[in-house]
Amino acid sequence: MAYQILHKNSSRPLPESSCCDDPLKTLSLELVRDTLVRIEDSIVFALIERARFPLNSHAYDASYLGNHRGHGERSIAEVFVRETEVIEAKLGRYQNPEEIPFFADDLASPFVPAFNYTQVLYPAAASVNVSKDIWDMYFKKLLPLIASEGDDGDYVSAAAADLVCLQVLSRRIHYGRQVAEVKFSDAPQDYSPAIRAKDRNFLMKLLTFESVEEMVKKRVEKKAKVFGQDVTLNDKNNSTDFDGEPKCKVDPSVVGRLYSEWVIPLTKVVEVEYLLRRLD
Ligand SMILES: C=C(O[C@@H]1C=C(C(=O)O)C=C[C@H]1O)C(=O)O
Repeated sequence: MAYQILHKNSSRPLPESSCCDDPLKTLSLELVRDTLVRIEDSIVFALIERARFPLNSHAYDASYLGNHRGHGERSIAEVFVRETEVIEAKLGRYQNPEEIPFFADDLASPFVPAFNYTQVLYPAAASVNVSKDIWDMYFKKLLPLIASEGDDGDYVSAAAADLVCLQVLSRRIHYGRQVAEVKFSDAPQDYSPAIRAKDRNFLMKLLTFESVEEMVKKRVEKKAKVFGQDVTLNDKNNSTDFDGEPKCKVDPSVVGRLYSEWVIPLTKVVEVEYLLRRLD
């Protein structure tokens, strides 16, 4: 698995997993941004799916199941994520350098043949990991905003929907590593002095594009409005809220807030932490 230096200005689209050894398939800032735009769709659909279920707070209560196989008390949601990661690890999910588990401690080696993913990340920086922050943000801040109060007893479906949200949020936020790699290889002369000086604030300034962030926030709100509508053949039957706006399955302003308060800031933390290790 060769570490591949990235080249800008590639005109060929890259699959989300840059998984080929074709040297023409390389990353550029435009391509990594295209990937982030596509992941927005998955995030909005995942949130819409989770919003179908009420909060179902028993799924998040660590005492509800009692002691789990001698591991102490774990919630249904945590057991669901851990057990899924165990099987997905065995089947090779974490061979893909874009995938990071929430509970790496429990995982066995894959028993599938190794796939030769191209390593686009700088090895010493690839281990940047904010999974704990994503986990806390999702359960403590986001979930109460997207799920209505209530309990329909379907805890496993809610936990399954949570897992999809968590995995796609993690993929998006940790994609900050690929973004940072491209920014660094486009302008090492700009980034290297700040990396050597360990100047987090200056690195944050260098990698920030406020106009791009504004577009991202507006676009995800719009996606939540468009994807979250009921589609009927007769427009007159479409349900609307008090302002006459089409009713949405997940509140678009919550999706905008998710991005502005958590997704973009955490992506930028990943970028800074990656850059700080980029010359190790
Ligand atoms: C991801 C990037 O880096 C920063 C983070 C952004 C984001 O998380 O959407 C957007 C712009 C930048 O301020 C980027 O430049 O595209």
